[in-house]
Amino acid sequence: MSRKKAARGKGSSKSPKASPSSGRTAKGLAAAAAPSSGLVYPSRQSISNSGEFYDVAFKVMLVGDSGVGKTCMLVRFKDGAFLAGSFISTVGIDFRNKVLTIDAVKVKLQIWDTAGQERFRSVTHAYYRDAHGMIPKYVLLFFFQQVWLTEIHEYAQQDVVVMLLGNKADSTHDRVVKRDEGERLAKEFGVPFMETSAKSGLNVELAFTAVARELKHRTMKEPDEPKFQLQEYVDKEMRIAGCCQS
Ligand SMILES: Nc1nc2c(ncn2[C@@H]2O[C@H](COP(=O)(O)OP(=O)(O)OP(=O)(O)O)[C@@H](O)[C@H]2O)c(=O)[nH]1
Repeated sequence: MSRKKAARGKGSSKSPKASPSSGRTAKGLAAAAAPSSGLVYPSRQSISNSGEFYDVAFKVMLVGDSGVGKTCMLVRFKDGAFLAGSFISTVGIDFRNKVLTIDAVKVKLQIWDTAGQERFRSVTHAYYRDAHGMIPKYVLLFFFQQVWLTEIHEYAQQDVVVMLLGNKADSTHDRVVKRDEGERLAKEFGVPFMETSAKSGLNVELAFTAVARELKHRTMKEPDEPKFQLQEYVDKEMRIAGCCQS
């Protein structure tokens, strides 16, 4: 399968377009359709386009600078594959669905992959307000721009679930941003943090599962049930997997 096909979301309604100014072929992402008015929470099971049943659905957005690995993260999570080779930048926005089973509840994540390039910023901002979860990513090879966390505060809903990811953790020799710098930034903004690698698969499943758990918990929590602690869950799972050493 070509990379373009692999990157294209099943939910896409339009064909990929060439990137006019970069000269690169566009990743197979559709030009933006109008943002929906938010997802519904069905009282009985619903069925997704791919024929999978689900109980509850959430919209999660991947945001961050161009090249940090948003599309690769989504493809790794959805298909278990890594898009190696030449970098093809995303045009506009697109989504892919994945249904997870969390405590016997079928949780559908509609994951939106946004373009990191500055010229698409106004398009992606329009989608922020409908998002239930936001995953800002940076790459460990460059200094992270705090602008993404600031933007989320500015454009997304106040109670949106945010998780900060530092990607390309496999590139140990080229690393510029230390783990504790990511942790400090996440602490400053009061959001959970973890390092990931779309290439090796490190923490990719965990990042999405943790966000799905938090969203499901918020929606279906019993009145006397304690609050789900997202960072504690992530830390515990990383300890169990033995994957928190660099
Ligand atoms: N070593 C390494 N390379 C990665 C990783 N994730 C992505 N890449 C590479 O980084 C480049 C950019 O990845 P993309 O997923 O296309 O980046 P993006 O954030 O979607 O970029 P835009 O679409 O422009 O916003 C590609 O060449 C990938 O192969 C990773 O975890 N490790």
